[in-house]
Amino acid sequence: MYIFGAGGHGKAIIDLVVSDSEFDVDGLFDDNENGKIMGIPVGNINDHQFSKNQDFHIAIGNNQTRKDLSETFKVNYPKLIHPSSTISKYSSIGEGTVVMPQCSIKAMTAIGRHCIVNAGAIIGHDVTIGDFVHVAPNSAVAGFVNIQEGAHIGIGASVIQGVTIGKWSIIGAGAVVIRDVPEYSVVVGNPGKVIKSVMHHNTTP
Ligand SMILES: CC(=O)SCCNC(=O)CCNC(=O)[C@H](O)C(C)(C)COP(=O)(O)OP(=O)(O)OC[C@H]1O[C@@H](n2cnc3c(N)ncnc32)[C@H](O)[C@@H]1OP(=O)(O)O
Repeated sequence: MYIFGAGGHGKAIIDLVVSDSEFDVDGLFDDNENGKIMGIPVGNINDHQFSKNQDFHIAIGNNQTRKDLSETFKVNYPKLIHPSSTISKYSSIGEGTVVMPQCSIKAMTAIGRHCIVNAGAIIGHDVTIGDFVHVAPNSAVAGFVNIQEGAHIGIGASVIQGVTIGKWSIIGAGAVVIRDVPEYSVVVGNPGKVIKSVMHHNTTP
């Protein structure tokens, strides 16, 4: 498999792919890095001959960048699921999504494309998660929650049952979300409150 992104998240993905998946890393691409990362040479995306049936993973934490790359490079994006995670057989996970170690995804939950379910995240039953969402490590999402496209659920945050989180919103580290969150909002604290708006293209938390 080829990997886009040799930054922090890229390193975690290399580790997952090499240590705990059916794939090997055949190539690594990053515009901002060169040399070798974890013994793998970093190449330039523009030098690669793409074919539709090659397997890729977009290993970049920025939700908008994952969206942009997935729309530019129409290749095969298998999902990656760490074997230590517990995934209900009554759930669904979209292409290009990664489930990192020790997550739990419960029944009737649907997760979109190119999402990151990061280490230790708990996602309850009947949850809907749109494309390009990042659920950061150790966060907890209760039942019947709806997380719309491109949202970021911060590290250690909790979201109570039935809440909707609008598209491209950012939930701060450790926040407790007890009310619906409008789209493009930044929420922090317990109880979570909107402190500002975020631009669509500016989603790095
Ligand atoms: C494996 C990995 O590494 S995955 C990555 C995991 N990381 C995350 O999930 C990070 C989530 N990001 C955050 O929590 C960030 O602090 C954000 C996005 C909420 C805010 O970041 P910024 O837009 O840079 O805001 P800034 O740092 O200027 O803070 C604005 C105000 O909110 C407060 N604030 C920021 N974050 C939080 C938080 N998590 N909880 C409570 N208050 C917060 C600040 O103290 C500041 O308050 P003040 O105006 O009274 O001084």
